[in-house]
Parts: sequence; C-alpha cells; structure tokens
Amino acid sequence: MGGAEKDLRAGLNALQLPLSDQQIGQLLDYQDLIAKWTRVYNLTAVRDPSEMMTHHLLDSLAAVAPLAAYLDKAGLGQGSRLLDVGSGAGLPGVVIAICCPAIAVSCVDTVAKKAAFIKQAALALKLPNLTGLHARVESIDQAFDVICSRAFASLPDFTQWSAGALAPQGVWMAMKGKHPADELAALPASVDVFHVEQLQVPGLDAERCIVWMRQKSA
Ligand SMILES: C[S@@+](CC[C@H](N)C(=O)[O-])C[C@H]1O[C@@H](n2cnc3c(N)ncnc32)[C@H](O)[C@@H]1O
Repeated sequence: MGGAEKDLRAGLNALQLPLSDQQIGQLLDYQDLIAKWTRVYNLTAVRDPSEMMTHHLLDSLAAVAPLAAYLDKAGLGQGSRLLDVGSGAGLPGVVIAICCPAIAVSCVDTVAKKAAFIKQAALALKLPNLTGLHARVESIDQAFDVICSRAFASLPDFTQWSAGALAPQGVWMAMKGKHPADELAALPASVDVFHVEQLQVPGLDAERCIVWMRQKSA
C-alpha cells in the first residue's frame, strides 16, 4: 500500500467514514488527476501531495458525514441534487460525488478549464452522478436541495448569488474556517442560520465548521 493510500485510510478511520475499496481508489485517482492537470492548468495552489491529502481530500471528506446526516434527517435520498459553487478543482463536489453515489452533484465555476476538468474527472473516475457547469452561479435557475461551497465567498455573497438555484425546501452548506462571526452578523434577515457545526479534519490543526442556512419563509 502506498503512502497516500495509508494516509487516506487512516484519515477515513479517524472520520469514521467507511468507504469501499473502489471509492478509495477513485479518491486516489482524483488526487492524481488534480496533480496532473495542475502541472499544466494551475487548478490549485496546493501542490505538495501530503498537503493535498489533508487540505483538500480530508478537509472535503470531513463534510460528508454531516451532509449524509442532514439528507437522512430531511428524508432526502436517491437522486437528491447538490450544487457546489465555485468548485475549482472539484472541492468538495467531486469528493461528495465519489462518497455519495445517490446524490446528483453539479460543480459550477466561471473558469472554463475548471469546468472542463470536472467533466474529465466524471469520465475518468466513472462518476455518472457528476456534472461540470461552466457558468456564473448567479445565472443558474435549476433547483438544488443542497448548495455548498468551500473557500468561495462571504456568507452574504454566497447566499445572495446562489439564491435563484435553491429549491423551496433547500439548504445552504457553507464550509468555513473558524466561526465566521462577522459574516453571520452581516446576513440579511431572510436567511435563517439553523446550525453551525464544528468539524475535525484529521491531520489538520485548524478550526473548521459548516454553516447550515435556509431561506426564512415569508
Ligand atoms: C478559491 S476558489 C475555491 C475552489 C474550491 N472550492 C476549493 O475549495 O478549493 C473559488 C472559485 O470560485 C470561482 N468563482 C468565483 N466567482 C464565481 C461565480 N460567481 N460563480 C461560479 N464560480 C465562481 C473561481 O473561478 C474559483 O475557481
């Protein structure tokens, strides 16, 4: 077993996230694909493989169990739709598509090469539930059950720009570093923050949380 696989399996253990060998293989192939494309297209600033594992893969994987728990509680299963806004190299969207084959994941980015990378990842990793969209999120009007983002924009901008893509009962799932008190305070009254969930990323000594939000009914 190579070093990357060892680190990934240890991280999954720490996260208590049981994945099949096939899914673990897809995650490792995804990491290789990012590294390959980054040499040419500069997809991400993170180039060191072990940093890629902690800062990208495990950081995104830490959101999978909270997402699954939310969908379960909301009674959403097979075919629920998730939009990853400003997904860049596909974080966390591609990781979610690998871990949750029942979720239809769309990754949107304004940069054409990043959307092209997602389309290539869907083919190379054999992920029929993954779509890459080249667009500004503001222009998307399909309805999604969950709209997520990581390292994208402030909470007020994220919710305002993507509001047109939120299903009537949909929720926003914003992955953040430390508790974003200023951004929370700047949200309009129409956005209801129903949970701020702390995350622990294996191998990463940093604060992480998910801010869960929905539209307040009028
Ligand atoms: C800092 S990167 C984060 C990438 C990835 N989510 C991650 O965590 O590594 C932000 C991405 O948002 C994209 N972006 C910026 N404005 C956008 C918009 N209005 N709609 C869609 N994507 C946008 C940028 O092209 C960039 O790829």
